[in-house]
Amino acid sequence: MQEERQPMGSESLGTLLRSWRDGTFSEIWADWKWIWGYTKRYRRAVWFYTILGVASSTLGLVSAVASKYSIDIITGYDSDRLWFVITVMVASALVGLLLSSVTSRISTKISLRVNNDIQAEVFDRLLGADWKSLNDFASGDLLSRLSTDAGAVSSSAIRWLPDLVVSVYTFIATLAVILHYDWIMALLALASAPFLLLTSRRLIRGMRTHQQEVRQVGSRLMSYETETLHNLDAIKGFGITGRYGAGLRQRQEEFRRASLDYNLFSIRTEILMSVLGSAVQMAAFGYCLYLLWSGKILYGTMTLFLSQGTKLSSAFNALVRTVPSFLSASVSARRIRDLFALEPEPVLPDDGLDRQASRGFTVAAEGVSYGYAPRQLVLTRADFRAAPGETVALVGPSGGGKTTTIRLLLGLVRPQEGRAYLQAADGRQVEMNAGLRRYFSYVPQGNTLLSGTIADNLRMVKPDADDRQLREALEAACAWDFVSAMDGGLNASVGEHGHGLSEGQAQRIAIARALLRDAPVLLLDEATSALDVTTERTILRNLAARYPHKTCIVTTHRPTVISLCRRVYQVSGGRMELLDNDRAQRLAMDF
Ligand SMILES: Nc1ncnc2c1ncn2[C@@H]1O[C@H](COP(=O)(O)OP(=O)(O)OP(=O)(O)O)[C@@H](O)[C@H]1O
Repeated sequence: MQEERQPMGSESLGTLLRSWRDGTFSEIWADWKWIWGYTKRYRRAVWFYTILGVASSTLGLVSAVASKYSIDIITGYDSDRLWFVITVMVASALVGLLLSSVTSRISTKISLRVNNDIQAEVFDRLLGADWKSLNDFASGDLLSRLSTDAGAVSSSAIRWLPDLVVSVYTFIATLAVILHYDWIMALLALASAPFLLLTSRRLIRGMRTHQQEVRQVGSRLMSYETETLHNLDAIKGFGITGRYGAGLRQRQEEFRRASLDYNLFSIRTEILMSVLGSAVQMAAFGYCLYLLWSGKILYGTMTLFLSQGTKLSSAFNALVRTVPSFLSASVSARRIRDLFALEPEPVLPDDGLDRQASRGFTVAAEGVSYGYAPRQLVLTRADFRAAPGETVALVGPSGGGKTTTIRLLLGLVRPQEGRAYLQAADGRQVEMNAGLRRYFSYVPQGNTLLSGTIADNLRMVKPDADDRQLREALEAACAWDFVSAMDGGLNASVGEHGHGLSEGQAQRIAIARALLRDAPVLLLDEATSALDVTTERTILRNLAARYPHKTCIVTTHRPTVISLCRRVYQVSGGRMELLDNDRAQRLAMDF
């Protein structure tokens, strides 16, 4: 069968388009579509910025033409129009200066605003993102995207299009001025264009690959620094700071190598452009001398050609230079889009549930199965129930699935089978979701205090709490004695992660914070693990006596806690088992 032949011209155009439409370019296209959509709200400012740029470029041209006339006037001894021409020259230069200063000020203002907006929006997305998808990112990587990538997008998003428009305009206007005086000269100025068109695809792809590599290695470096600083005590404790110093240097070396590779690629590209530009300029200069020698142009026109030739090549360079910033913005946009694409936590409607809050809530799971990885279930068809006024324990070996159960009850992760729900006193049931967390007070494992005063840490969950309420919560958590003895009392400062407090003191403040929130459900995940037995018992008794209607769920390895609980669930080997009284007592004795 004979293939249908396309006309020659459209076939080569088709091949060209196909070769441009490979993965790289469709990615760049998608990234820029996103940037374009994102910056819609700043469009008016961008146009204003563009108009200022075009005006300042026009004034530059006016000044150049005026200087041509002034030279022609002087060399021709025609002094009548000299003052007019000089006035135009000086005025256009001054107004041009003013415009470029205003443009710089405006662009800085807009790009700062865009940067803040992107950072704030990404930050909000991170806070509202689904727990599991957020867990795929290292904190250093997130920080790098928040700072470096947001900065690259914000500066390019605002400047790139105006810069492109101004460069294209300057290029065309300058070319038009030259064309007005001599078309061969204009043609010479364009001599490098076909070569650039042919090489552009390779250059663009190379540049994008290098930029992606530099960003990824930069992110890895930042993740390493963040994690090391986060775990400094452990690293020092093992006496392995030297190894971590070496680790940093190794990652720095990777970053240095990636950056230098990119730099080499840029230098090669620059050399290529400069050689090309110089060849074109020399040809133009030679042709200019020929025109002057043959008496076809005057000195003024020659000055105009030379100055505009330089301007043309710098406009052309500016045009070429928009490519790396265009690509850099697209690489950063992709990394930010990854964060925008994070699945948000679902919030389900729970009309009128607030009216039931004073009567407490039952927390329940029925036939729940869950695993972090496919075919590796941590829980299989688990049942669980904790009613208002009950303290229920989750026990089991380390890695058994206690914290995972808490995550399911908080709606941080969702069951792959079965359901976890909150049941109000009127019998209404609402599946666990982010919206229900207002009914929970949660004390997670580990130190969760933030830098600031003790009062700041407590008011984090109830900003309008007065000092009396803070004191009551601290008393219930057996923390008031040591807080009142601290210099500054409630206003004593603590560092990041409760630096300046003992582990047990930090735990007691975290419990006080949960109590201050006064939510119907209290979740304590190993929240008393660092306390002595007497203090632990006192706190649990305080809870039962002062908050008799709360639903309280604790995960623990301690017998002290088990003996105070209404029910005990053992989570182990993927199963959740409700222990009868005897087994619970035996378990408490076995510890
Ligand atoms: N973020 C996570 N991603 C993947 N797997 C996880 C994650 N968190 C926990 N797991 C896995 O789930 C299982 C249960 O962990 P979980 O933290 O629920 O145990 P636990 O009973 O609370 O342990 P511990 O008493 O040591 O706190 C473990 O095998 C663990 O490896």
